[in-house]
Parts: sequence; C-alpha cells; structure tokens
Amino acid sequence: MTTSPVSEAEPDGGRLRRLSRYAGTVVQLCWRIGPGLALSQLAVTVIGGLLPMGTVWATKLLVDELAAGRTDQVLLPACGLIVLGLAAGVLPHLIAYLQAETERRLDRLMQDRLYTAVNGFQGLSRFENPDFLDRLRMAAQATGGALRPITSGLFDVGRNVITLVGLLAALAVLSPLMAGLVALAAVPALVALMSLEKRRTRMIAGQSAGIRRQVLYSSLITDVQAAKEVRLFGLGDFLKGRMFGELAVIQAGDRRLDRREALTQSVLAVLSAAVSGVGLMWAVYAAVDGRLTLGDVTAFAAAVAGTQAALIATVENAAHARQALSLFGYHEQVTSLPDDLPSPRSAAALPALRRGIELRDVWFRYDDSHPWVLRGVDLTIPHGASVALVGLNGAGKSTLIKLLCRFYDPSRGSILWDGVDLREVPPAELRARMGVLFQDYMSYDLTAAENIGVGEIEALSDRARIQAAAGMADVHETVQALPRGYDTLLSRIFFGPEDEDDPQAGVVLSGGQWQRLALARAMLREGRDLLVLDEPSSGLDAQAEYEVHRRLREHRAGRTSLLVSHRLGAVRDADLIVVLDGGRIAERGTHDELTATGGGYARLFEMQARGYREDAGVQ
Ligand SMILES: Nc1ncnc2c1ncn2[C@@H]1O[C@H](COP(=O)(O)OP(=O)(O)OP(=O)(O)O)[C@@H](O)[C@H]1O
Repeated sequence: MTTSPVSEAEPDGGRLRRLSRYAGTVVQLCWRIGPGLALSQLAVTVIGGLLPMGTVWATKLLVDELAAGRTDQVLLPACGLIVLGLAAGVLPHLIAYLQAETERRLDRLMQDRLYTAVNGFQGLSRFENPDFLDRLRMAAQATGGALRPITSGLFDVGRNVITLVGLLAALAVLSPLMAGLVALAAVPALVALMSLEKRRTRMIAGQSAGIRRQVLYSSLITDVQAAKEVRLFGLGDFLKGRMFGELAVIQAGDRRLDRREALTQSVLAVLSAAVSGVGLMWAVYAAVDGRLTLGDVTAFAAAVAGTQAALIATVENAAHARQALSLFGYHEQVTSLPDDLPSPRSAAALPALRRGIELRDVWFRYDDSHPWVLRGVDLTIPHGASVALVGLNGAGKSTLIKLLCRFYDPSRGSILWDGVDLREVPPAELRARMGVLFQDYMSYDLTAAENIGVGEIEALSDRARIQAAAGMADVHETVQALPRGYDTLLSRIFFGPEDEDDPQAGVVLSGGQWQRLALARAMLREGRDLLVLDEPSSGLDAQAEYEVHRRLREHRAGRTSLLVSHRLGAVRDADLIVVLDGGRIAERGTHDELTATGGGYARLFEMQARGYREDAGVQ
C-alpha cells in the first residue's frame, strides 16, 4: 500500500511541521508564477475580510441614527452601506478570476516540475516499482485545480480570520461575555471537524489499493488489447463482479464516514443555533432594559451569525487545505527524488568504441528480494564482431541488454566500454552510441514516418534516411502502399475531428508490420557503435524473416552487434554465439564449434532443424 507523504502514524508535531513546509512551498510557487497576482489576491483578501464587519457597523449606525430621529446623520452610513454592497457584489468575481488565473499558471509550473523530474530518472527501476507508480499517479493529480484549497484556501482562511476577528471585536464592544461565549462554542466545532477530516484522510489512504484494483478491472473490460481474450473466455462478468466487489468496499467506507459527518454537522448546527438563541434573547432583554440600542441588537444578531459562519468556513477551509497539502506532498516527493542511477564522478563524453565491451563477473538481481538473474557473467563483445545470445525463456538475455543500455547498474561486477566502467558514463552519452530494438518495442500512435523517425529525433524530417531505414527492415513497400504513404497515421484513436469521416485517416498495422517498423527505427541508428537486436524477427512470416536476416547479416558485417534470437538458424553465422542458462554462460563459440561439442546448443539446434525437416517431409 502507498505510504502517504503525510502519514497518520507520524506524531502530530512532525505532521504539522511537514504540512507547514508544504504550505510554504506552495506559497513560494504562487509567488514564482506571478508576484503581482499574489499581491492582488492578498489585497482582495483583506478588503473582503473587512467587508462583513464594515457592513455590520454601518447598519448599526444607520439604525441608531434612524431610531434617534437624526435624519441628517443617516447619509454617511447609508452611502457607506451602498459602497460596501457594491464591493461585496464585485469582489467575488474578481476573486474568482484571480484564483482561476493562479490555477492555470500553477498547473503549468507543477506539470513542468513533475515531467521534468520523471524525464530525469535515467534508469528503469522506478517505473517497475508499484509504490513509486502509485505516488506518481497521486502526484499527477496534484494539478493547479486540485491545489485550490491551498492557493485560494489560504486566502479564504485569511479572509475568514479577518472577518472573524472583526466581528468578534464588534461583538466584544457590545458584550464581551457574548463574544467569549461565541468564541468558546466554536471549540467543539473545531475539534469535531478536524477529527472528521483526519478520518477522511486515513480512509482515502486506506482505499488506495482498492481503487487501483477497481481501476484495473474496469480498464480491462474496456481495453482494446484485452477485448479479444475477454470475449473469448467470457471474462466480462467475472471482471465486472470483481470491479463491483472493490467498489462496494470503497463505498461502504465512504457511507460510514458520510453518516458520521451528517451526525456531527447536525449536532454542531444545534449547538450554534442554541448559542445564537441565547445571545439573541440576552440582546433583546438588554435592549428592553435600555442597555443596548436598536442598532446594537441588529448588529449583535448579524455578528453572531457572521462569526459562526466564518468559524465553520475557516475550519472547513483548513480541512480541505490539509487534504490538498497531502496530495501536494506526493508531488514534492516525486519531484525531489534523485536520479535512480548514481551520477558519474566526471561526466566525460564517451569515445567511439575501439576495442570492445566487456562484462566482467556481472551479477544482477532486480532488487534484494528477487533471485539472481545474472550470475557472474564474463563476456567480451569485440569491436566489429557480431555476437549472438541464445538461451531458454527467463535465462536473462533481455536483462543483459538492459544492463548494456545502463537502465540498471550491475549488482556486482562491471561492464566496461573500451575499459571505461559504464557507471562512470552519463547514460545519455552511452545510449547515443547505441541502436537497440527491444523485444517489447513500442508502437506509437504517430505517422509511419514518425514511427521510424523517433529512432533519431534529428532525422524526424529526413525522409531519405527514414526510407533507407525502412528498406533495411523490409517495410518500405508496405509503408508506401498505405493510403497516405509515410504520412499515414498508424492509429484509429488519435486523428483530428476533420479526419473523422475519412477511413484512410488512420490505419491499423499487423503485428509483423509493426515489428518491421520498430526494426527500421533501430536501423535509423545504424551508424552507432553498437547495434542490439532482441528477437527482431519473432513476429515475421518465414519470407520476411529470411529477407530481414539476410539484410541484417549484410548490415552487421564488420559492425559491433548483439543479436538475441530463439531461432538458432538466424544466429548461426554470428562470430560468437553465447548460450545463457539460468543467468550463467553455459557455452560459447562459433556455430560449428558448438555443434561439434554436442552440448545444449547442438541439441536445441538439432531439435529446431528436425522440426523444419519434418514439416518439409524430409527425414
Ligand atoms: N523488471 C523485472 N523485475 C523483476 N524480475 C524481472 C524483471 N524483468 C525480468 N525479470 C526476471 O528476470 C528473469 C530473466 O528475464 P529476462 O527477460 O531477462 O529473460 P530472457 O532470457 O530475455 O527471456 P525470454 O527468452 O523469455 O525473453 C526472469 O526470471 C524474469 O522473471
């Protein structure tokens, strides 16, 4: 379960300190997005806060002058009331505009901070950590709008506090006892509302895992990729049942808290009505006795009601601000995380490969609770040589590639590029020297040209290079035959409204066609020092596979490459074939050497070859 950045288990003092720190950061951010905007908000806050007290006092003066028959004295309070009324009418609109503008600017800044931070994580470990992903999801929700209870809430609290102090001061002038009573009656309200709020925060944190499961089940029901199996296996009702099971638990928690809240709010309403009633009776009898004027009674009734409303609003504002601060805490956590790969001591540029890449006693596991995936791998990929990596499922082949790209650092041992430890190399420098086709490549909802061009962003508009790469991956003719050639959008999701009725606006490719596009993307980086291809032909038909491997063979000649494939026929002409078994190198050599030794490789090769011979009816 996600740990909330504002944990309920944390002592109150620590929690308060942390929340205050977050509030301070939000204030700093608001200042950064526009000092003028912040100052304007402050000005309208002070004016807005003083309005109720001014109105109460002007009303009292007006009523007193009228009751005393001093009609020549009524003009000033009457004009005052008109001006205050005008201000009360205009101010909310001004406040709404200023708040909306603050939210817009804050939203941009928050998203900039968040996505800059996420782009700055150079490894993969964070993205495979469910706890981090949960925090990221929460952090992405902390947009300008979600922080309204803090940004405008702080001003609202300020305005309400000014109103409160002003009205209590007015009450205190009329009756210090009554002012004290009204202030005292607020204490239980304060405690009760804060405790409700605490429960709500705890409940939200507790529901996090359930909500994630509910979202997962509901997205499986609507997911286009899951749709085939969901229909074939009739999983719709099963998934819906699970989704509703989670929803029922979540809603039961909400219901319990809503009931408690309704009860508490009702008790508080009775309490404030009682205080108002007692106060009003006292004021009426004091007026009868001549201790209060008619204006005093009017001012008193308005001040009691206004004070209670301002108090409840302040507590509610504070409660909502607390929730928003907790959300902001996720944003702070994610944006303040350091890079997941240790920075090299000196960020020197990586020279072009001259001698080769050496894995020296490399041990790796995904984290301390996982078993070892690579166990003491010693391997050299000489410059200019084509090396093939083969092995059963789960042997660790893709993991080894991820280490070569420095998505992780080895747990023990090291990987050396011409003798330089990859840990000393900025990952971006290393990756700029490689072309890689991953086994789980991406299919982008972009045009065909862009799907290839993103392989080297500078070549995005270089059609000649894109076409040459497509040719190498044997996909040029396929792309040219698309309705808009290289400009065809490879998506039925993403096109603009103007293309809605055009069936050619976006097309769906087959699995093998996508794979060839991904291969073209890797081939766009053909000039790089190391080409890594993880199962480049797994989804291709026999003819395409033959053609692609023929071209790759030509292409690999004299270049440094690492090829992973389960089809041993495709790797037989590699300069070196390495068999990985359970994270260790079990065999290594050329195809002829390995078949001559009669080991695991020879057995697997023979098995595959026999399969083809039997399919072809040859004994
Ligand atoms: N992100 C990950 N977190 C934890 N374990 C992982 C992760 N990725 C892979 N593994 C584990 O590491 C082992 C090796 O996986 P890897 O993908 O490297 O094997 P492979 O040889 O490429 O297999 P295949 O031939 O099926 O592609 C497997 O046991 C797998 O469960």
